[in-house]
Amino acid sequence: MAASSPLLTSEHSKKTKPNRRKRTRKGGEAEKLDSLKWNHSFSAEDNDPFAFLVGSNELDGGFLSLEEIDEASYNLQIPKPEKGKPGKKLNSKKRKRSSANEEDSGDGDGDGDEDGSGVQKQEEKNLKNETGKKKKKKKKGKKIKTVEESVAVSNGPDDAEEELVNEAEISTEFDAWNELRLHPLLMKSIYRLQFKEPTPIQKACIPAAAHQGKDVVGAAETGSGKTLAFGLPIMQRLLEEREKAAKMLEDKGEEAEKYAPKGHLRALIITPTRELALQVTDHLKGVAKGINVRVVPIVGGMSTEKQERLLKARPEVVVGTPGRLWELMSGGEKHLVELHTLSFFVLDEADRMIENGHFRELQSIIDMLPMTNGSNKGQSEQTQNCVTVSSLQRKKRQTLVFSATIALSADFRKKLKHGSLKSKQLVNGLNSIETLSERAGMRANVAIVDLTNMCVLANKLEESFIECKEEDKDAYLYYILSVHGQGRTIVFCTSIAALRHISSLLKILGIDVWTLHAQMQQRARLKAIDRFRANEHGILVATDVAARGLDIPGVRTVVHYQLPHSAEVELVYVHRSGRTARASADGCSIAIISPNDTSKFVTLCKSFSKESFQRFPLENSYMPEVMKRMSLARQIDKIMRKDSQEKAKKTWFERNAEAVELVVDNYDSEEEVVKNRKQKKATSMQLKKLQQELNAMLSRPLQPKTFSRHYLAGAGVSPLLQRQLEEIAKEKLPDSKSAIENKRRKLVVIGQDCVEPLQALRNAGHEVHMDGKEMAEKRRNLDSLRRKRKEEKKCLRDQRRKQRKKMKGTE
Ligand SMILES: Nc1ncnc2c1ncn2[C@@H]1O[C@H](COP(=O)(O)OP(=O)(O)OP(=O)(O)O)[C@@H](O)[C@H]1O
Repeated sequence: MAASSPLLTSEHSKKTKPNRRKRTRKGGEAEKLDSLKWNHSFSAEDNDPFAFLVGSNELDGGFLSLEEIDEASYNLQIPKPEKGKPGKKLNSKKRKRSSANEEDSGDGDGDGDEDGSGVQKQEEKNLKNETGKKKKKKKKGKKIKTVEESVAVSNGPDDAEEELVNEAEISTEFDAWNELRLHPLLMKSIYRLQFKEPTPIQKACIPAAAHQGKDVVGAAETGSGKTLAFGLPIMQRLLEEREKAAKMLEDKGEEAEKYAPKGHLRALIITPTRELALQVTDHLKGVAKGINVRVVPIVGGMSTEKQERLLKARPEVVVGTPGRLWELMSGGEKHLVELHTLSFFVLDEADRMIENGHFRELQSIIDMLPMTNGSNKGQSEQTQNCVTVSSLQRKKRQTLVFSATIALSADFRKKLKHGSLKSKQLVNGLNSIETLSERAGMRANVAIVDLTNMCVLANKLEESFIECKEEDKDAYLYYILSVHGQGRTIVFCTSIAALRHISSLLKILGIDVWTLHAQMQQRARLKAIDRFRANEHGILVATDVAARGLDIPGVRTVVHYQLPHSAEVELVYVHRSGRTARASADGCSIAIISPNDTSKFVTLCKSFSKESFQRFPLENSYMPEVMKRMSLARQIDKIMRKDSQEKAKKTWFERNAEAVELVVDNYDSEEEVVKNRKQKKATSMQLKKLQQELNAMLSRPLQPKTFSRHYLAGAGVSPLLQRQLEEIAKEKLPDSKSAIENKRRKLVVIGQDCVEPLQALRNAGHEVHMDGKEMAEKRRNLDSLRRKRKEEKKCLRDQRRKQRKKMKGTE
């Protein structure tokens, strides 16, 4: 579902060049974290048998980065391991440890380069940790100073002072997490991510999944932190099991390393889209940093060989899309088919998985899962790999099902509560969340955490709409983006054709947009997201492939250029709108509604508890200029489209002949050739003229034609000018006694460079709402008007027919 950090970062390149300053910072932060309250009962160094794994190298344990999957496309190089160069200073005990790791992290068949590198770096890290510990002991008396210094280093000299945090403050700031009893290493990650308190869904799910070992069906609004609601229990259980196993084996007097988990697949997380899988991976890696849990994405559109290589490192957690996962599983990929040690099966955006029945592969994957009722006990015990810590510690597999929009039937809830579900029921197809969960082996007494009863949309989301004619949608979209183009914006289209149409127009109008749809190559899809993420005021025009889960901080506005298809209008609308106002931030959604959309919009109005949407405040004086520009852009687009269509029409032979300068016989008459040439020339002249005209318009800021009574608009209005204009306006407006009237008369100044849509909505002194009834009324009127026109036309046609007949008769 989510990740706060970019999908693709330059992290990889940093990794290849270790940087001293960064290391110093890490050391300082570690000290600060060790001193926190939650660490009193635990010292990673003293008690954790896996402490030697903490802070492992970049290519091992949770650090296999996304870039490595497709590093070639980003000109990145995976650092190759220096084989045969073990750390010189390793003592015999450490060597033993590292050889155990080597066994864990791959089969060493030469293909698993990453594994080798991981072991090598692991050894070096162990040594560093060891020396680090000694140094720390020496520095004991200076602890607080070191904390402050480290924070200063980590944030740069400029804001160092502001960032100085004292110990007591830190520990109380994160107190809200205490009741969840998470492992201290996880708390360190949470501190690093600066998540001050758990979100409600995390608060509700973590105890059930992490401590009670329950299956969970979790539903909560978009952007509410569901990824960690299932991610933290996974990490918690893995850490707990490791510790218990090590302790148990120590008691028996055996070496913990010998029994350390052999890198089995422990958690399989399935998401409906590739981007989401990569994002969830990234998010979990953020938490897994420092705890040596490897998280790997397995998604379509990327090299299968590379993914197989990643799996050779035997990651504990795999996040994938059903298609590629099944491709590898059905091909017998060892790590993915040995599922006897699987402790977590997670379905993220579960309701999406069952849509349109296009997740046949999911069904096959689910059928591969061992039964949870113990019927496969014998089989798993025979497996040699099971005779490890994991078999000793193994609990039953937990199934976690999450989404913002899970609609559970009352009957299903009852069945879940009373435990009357049968695993692997013979149901044809996975056509409901119920059958999906049953089939996945969801056990009795599942914890249902449904926080969507109150409101399925984010609390701080402001919803609005613009009503216009179908043919004016482009112009209103351009208006929003040019007058209020502040912050990141995602424009949603239902069809790829519409996406192409508007992105082409916007580009002609000089607005940079990135596009994202399912027909794009995966590499291009990721690049689009990456660039959108990198641009503070970026615009992404996307189909619903981006509707679910995409977590890009700073998305301020979501525009519904087309509403989703009728059958799923509410569901998709919720997910689309959920790309903004995430994690307690605010944001706004704008639906552009034409008469064709009215019935869908009425459905939306009826469905959500908010009875009405706010009408987006438009400054109509901008519209003449907007329309002019749009008209020019359309003409240019039409010419360019025609041209490219003509080019595409050329036969393969013609194109290739042209490339090698071969003269092709032309059967057109000379006259036709001349005419074509003339036409081409005229078209190109026309195109040039249109472009010049448009460029001249675009070279000056969009100007309103007149000043409105309610809005003053202009380019780049400064706060000072805004105040002055407001003063003038106040003088002009007569005093009014009623507060409502005053509010209505409030003058809003729209500056082209300074008002983002949410602000414009809030500034709009008067809220004009259109509720369902009003819309329905309008639709009825429109329908009757259409009917009338149709009848009139029919009458006219009949009349003409009669007349013609008459005429014929008289002839
Ligand atoms: N406890 C927390 N405190 C603050 N921020 C958090 C916390 N937990 C998660 N986040 C952040 O909140 C954002 C949204 O989280 P996430 O993507 O998991 O939401 P979601 O509920 O899965 O959304 P969606 O339903 O759209 O997929 C992420 O950027 C994540 O880093």
